Amino acid sequence: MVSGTTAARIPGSIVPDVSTQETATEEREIAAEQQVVDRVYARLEVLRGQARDLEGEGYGRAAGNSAAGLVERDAIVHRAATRMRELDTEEEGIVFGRLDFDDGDIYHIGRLGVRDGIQPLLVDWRAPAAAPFYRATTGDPLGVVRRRVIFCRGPRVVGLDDDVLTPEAAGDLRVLGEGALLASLRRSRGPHMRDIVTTIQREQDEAIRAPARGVTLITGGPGTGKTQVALHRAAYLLYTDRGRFTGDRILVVGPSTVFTDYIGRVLPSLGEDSVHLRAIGELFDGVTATRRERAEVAAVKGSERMLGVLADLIWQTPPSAPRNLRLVYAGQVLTLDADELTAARREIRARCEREGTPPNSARPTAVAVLTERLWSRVDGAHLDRELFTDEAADRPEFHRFLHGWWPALTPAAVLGWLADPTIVPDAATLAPSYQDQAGWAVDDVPLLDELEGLLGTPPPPPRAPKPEWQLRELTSGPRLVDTFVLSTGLRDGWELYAPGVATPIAVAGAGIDNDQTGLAQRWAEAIILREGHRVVGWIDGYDPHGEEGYVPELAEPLPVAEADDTPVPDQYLHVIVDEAQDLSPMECRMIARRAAYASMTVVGDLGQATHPLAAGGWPELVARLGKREVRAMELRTGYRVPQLIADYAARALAPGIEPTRSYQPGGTLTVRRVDDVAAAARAAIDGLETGATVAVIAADDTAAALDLPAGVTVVPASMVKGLEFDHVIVLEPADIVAAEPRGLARLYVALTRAVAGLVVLHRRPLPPELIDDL
Ligand SMILES: Nc1ncnc2c1ncn2[C@@H]1O[C@H](COP(=O)(O)OP(=O)(O)OP(=O)(O)O)[C@@H](O)[C@H]1O
Repeated sequence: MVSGTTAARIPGSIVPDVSTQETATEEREIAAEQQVVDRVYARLEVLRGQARDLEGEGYGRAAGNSAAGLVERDAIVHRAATRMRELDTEEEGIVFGRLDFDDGDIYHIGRLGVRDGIQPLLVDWRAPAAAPFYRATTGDPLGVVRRRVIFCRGPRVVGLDDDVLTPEAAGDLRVLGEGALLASLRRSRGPHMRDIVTTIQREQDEAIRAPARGVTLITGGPGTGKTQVALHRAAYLLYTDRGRFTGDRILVVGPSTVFTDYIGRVLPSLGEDSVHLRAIGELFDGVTATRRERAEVAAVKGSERMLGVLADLIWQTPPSAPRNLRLVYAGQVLTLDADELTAARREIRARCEREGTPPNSARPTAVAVLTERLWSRVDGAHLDRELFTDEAADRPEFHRFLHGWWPALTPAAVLGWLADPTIVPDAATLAPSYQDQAGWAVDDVPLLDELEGLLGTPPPPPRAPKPEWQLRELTSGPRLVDTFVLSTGLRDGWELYAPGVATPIAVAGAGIDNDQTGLAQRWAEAIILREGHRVVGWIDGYDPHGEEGYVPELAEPLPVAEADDTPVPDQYLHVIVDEAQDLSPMECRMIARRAAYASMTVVGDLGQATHPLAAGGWPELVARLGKREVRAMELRTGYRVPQLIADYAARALAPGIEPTRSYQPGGTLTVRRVDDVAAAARAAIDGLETGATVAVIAADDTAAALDLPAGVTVVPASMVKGLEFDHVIVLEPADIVAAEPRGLARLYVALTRAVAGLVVLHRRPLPPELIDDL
């Protein structure tokens, strides 16, 4: 790094010993930047005032209570609220950067864009014009001669840090804005993750600004900023296509509620609050699951074999169902006993499965089968069969029976049957996990979600019906389309799909660039004409992989139904999955249902995979998510764990995975054999500086029983994924390893959580992988 004459004067930054003259220059520069910041604040005040006035005007429109006035009011108030939200970004560091170009242009970069009339005062960090702030290097300056980071405390400029990018400047830049980056990395971690908008690094910026289309895979070791990139990417996508993505159309999925709570402030601090942030255990409406099953049970519940179990379960007799049906008709007592009812149920299931009717829509079939069987009992040469059927089905006793024997089923009720040996005699591994437990486990959530689709329309209380695309077939992945679709893929370029055909009927290859939509449409029109249809226009739609495409409007509509491209209310258009390496096949299916028509960002690190059914590689995982092509990006530099700790943790890293090179300076590492680990942990905590975040990480069973001072966070090893603390104390690594089949990977995760200091305390021998010549 080359520090310019205006080196930062902020605590923790590298500050060269500057002369008096340099100090005077710096003060002048700070004063100049202060003027810019003042103008931005003043302008923001004006804009906020205008938004408030607009809101007032909106309410005024409804004064006469006319329908038109009310509609207008809502529109104006909504517009005003949107504007207010846009202006309501984090106050600290609204202006944080400046770019000086070789042609004399100067831009100030900030958390949001601010104009004064037509003149830009501040460029939003996500605008294309701001990209050089994160990408320019001495080798590739992109026209930039100086990049400046501006440090503010509230509205006051307190320091500057310059990178000079002229050819005369010596050396190449290792990182962008080194002083600012170091200052940020050295800051003590709080209970919540902070955004990194000032110090995003080049490779991170490339991942953040990757196109929305298709699947973007972002990999990297612990602390390389994957989560940060994922969140900043959500903010970037909103900025680039607000109309499309606003209103909860982006879903971010994290591994646990502790994690989503930890990262929950990043997007609001970037001025974005319209992203759905959910832990895996919260994806099914009405359930918040936090408990994770032990590996043996997780391996059963997460497996696709559960599909067969569930498909069977939904047709079982409910535990509270009456054992026989008795009806008196025309003086005759008609009965169906338990065996006959079992046979009737089998027949109902067979008929429904043939017709694709789910259990919750199967009552009419149940009535038909039962009345047929009752009729066969009637001595009825003189009776009318149709009349019998109508009358029998109308009897209160028949209604009562049906209510208990074929009730409307909820996913929760049906999943609970797994604990009932009279219903599922061979599900012995699962039964204990449904008995005496406090609520659902995270591993149950995909099963509940699957059941909702299998059971069909849920019973009252009435809910909005699930859109058809969520009730799709049991397998995720490519579907047949009902119409022609023109879509572009990363590898093969433009492709044309035809109704009912799983693979493209034509591929344009290198002949037509990805961005030549008009040309591609003319190409497709010619092929569709050969198929006997004339195209009169194009509308937006989706290809069989759920990615955006163009659907032709045909002169003569196709004999099959055209794809319904009207947006359904809860359809996500982009799904970001963090810690994706750990998704079980069933979790993938749950996410795939939500991403059926969405582009995706998949984020993870195979070295941290701990789920017993974790995919062996990224292509397998992406296929489980029902997607195909991937734009892969790798983050190579770590910003959390100091090198000293990273090297130690790498001993627990699975072979074949490259350890991360760390940029975090300093760090301390202590590994100690002790007689009493809890007492040693208490002593280690006593010695730490106040204000720092500290976590004690232990195997789940040990963590539950630990007696530590109030205020110390004890994190079970299974919950620590994605989190970080200034100081981490890992207890009894051998217990963490022994607790599960992928215990060593779990230990690797635990060892890579510390920003400043790692203490490892053990009484039992260390796992052999950790023993070295330390
Ligand atoms: N460019 C950056 N500037 C400042 N801090 C950064 C930068 N990139 C990452 N960090 C910090 O490094 C830490 C690790 O980031 P993050 O949690 O996103 O990494 P990760 O790759 O998701 O880690 P893990 O795989 O362990 O969950 C965070 O404190 C984050 O703020």
